[in-house]
Amino acid sequence: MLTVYSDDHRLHFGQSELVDGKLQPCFEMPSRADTVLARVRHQEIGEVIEPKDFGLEPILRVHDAAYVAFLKGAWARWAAEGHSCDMLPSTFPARRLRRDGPIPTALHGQLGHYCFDTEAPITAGTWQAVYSSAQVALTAQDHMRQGANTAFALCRPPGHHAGSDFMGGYCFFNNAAIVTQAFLDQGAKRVAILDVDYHHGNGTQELFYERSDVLFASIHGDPLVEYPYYLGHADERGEGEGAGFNHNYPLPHGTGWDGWSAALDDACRKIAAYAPDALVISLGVDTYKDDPISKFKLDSPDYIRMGQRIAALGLPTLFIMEGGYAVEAIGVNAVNVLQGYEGAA
Ligand SMILES: NCCCCCC(=O)NO
Ligand SMILES: [Zn+2]
Repeated sequence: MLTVYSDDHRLHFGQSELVDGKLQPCFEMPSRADTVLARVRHQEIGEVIEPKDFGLEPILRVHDAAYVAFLKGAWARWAAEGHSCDMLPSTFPARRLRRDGPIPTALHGQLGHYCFDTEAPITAGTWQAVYSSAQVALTAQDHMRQGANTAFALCRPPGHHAGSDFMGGYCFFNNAAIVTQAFLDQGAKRVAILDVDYHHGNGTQELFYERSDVLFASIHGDPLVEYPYYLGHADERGEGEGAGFNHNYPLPHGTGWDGWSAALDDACRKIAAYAPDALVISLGVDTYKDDPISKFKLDSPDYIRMGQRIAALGLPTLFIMEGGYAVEAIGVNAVNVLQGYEGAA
């Protein structure tokens, strides 16, 4: 299996994450990608290549142009105001404020407009890192356009919380959505996205919620008790054209393989019935029992089983790296999925 990776991810390393009222170093750190890359190489799963540059067009097929322009220019404006620390929002358009009113001209006003939480710090190198993360995903997708049946996009920063015009949850560009749209633009009639990250892929859901050419299935911590809290319930089934093409599997804290795999089996049945031309996996491994910010109980051998179950669908499958913060185990767990998929584990 080909892996696509860019060293540009190092350009993004937030220094400040607000956790329980205190600023601390970010869980979403460069060593995450380094550890996965080291495991990919150690297990010799296949060639590792750098991304090609497909430009902004495929990104703009998913993300709002004003949002992209804001992201691209944000740091220069922040630095021009004399700041050197991470750029973090503090005011958001909550209920009954004008969410679709005039976008503020002030930097802080725009930052709050384009964020849904304080968990997407913008730093000097963030633009380049998120741009390259999307190119990593697009290069893996292009490898499949050329005939490969699978590929691994070692994306960092992750993307599944990012919507058309908002960032949050460590995410800026929705890499899984960008490659899904690329498959469709290249002639695919239907694409399924299976999000196995511990957290609901609210951004991905939002992007395809009213469409029937993308089926979205997400297995995640119940939003009643888990981030992102405000989307991810089982009754969110899609709207309009998209009704019936969105499947959420919220699960309780403490869920282990038995409960988790029952949801996976049901999601796979729905994906099989949908008969997509391609399957995109939002591969977060923060479902791991020792993950510092999550509360499921999967163990490393379970990720092999996960890959095997996904392989049983017999679909062209593109793996996109999302979350996972137990850095000592992220490499084994992510590559276990890939090796389980390939039958090599
Ligand atoms: N308290 C913020 C939690 C952000 C979750 C990031 C993630 O792993 N999403 O999949
Ligand atoms: Zn996650």
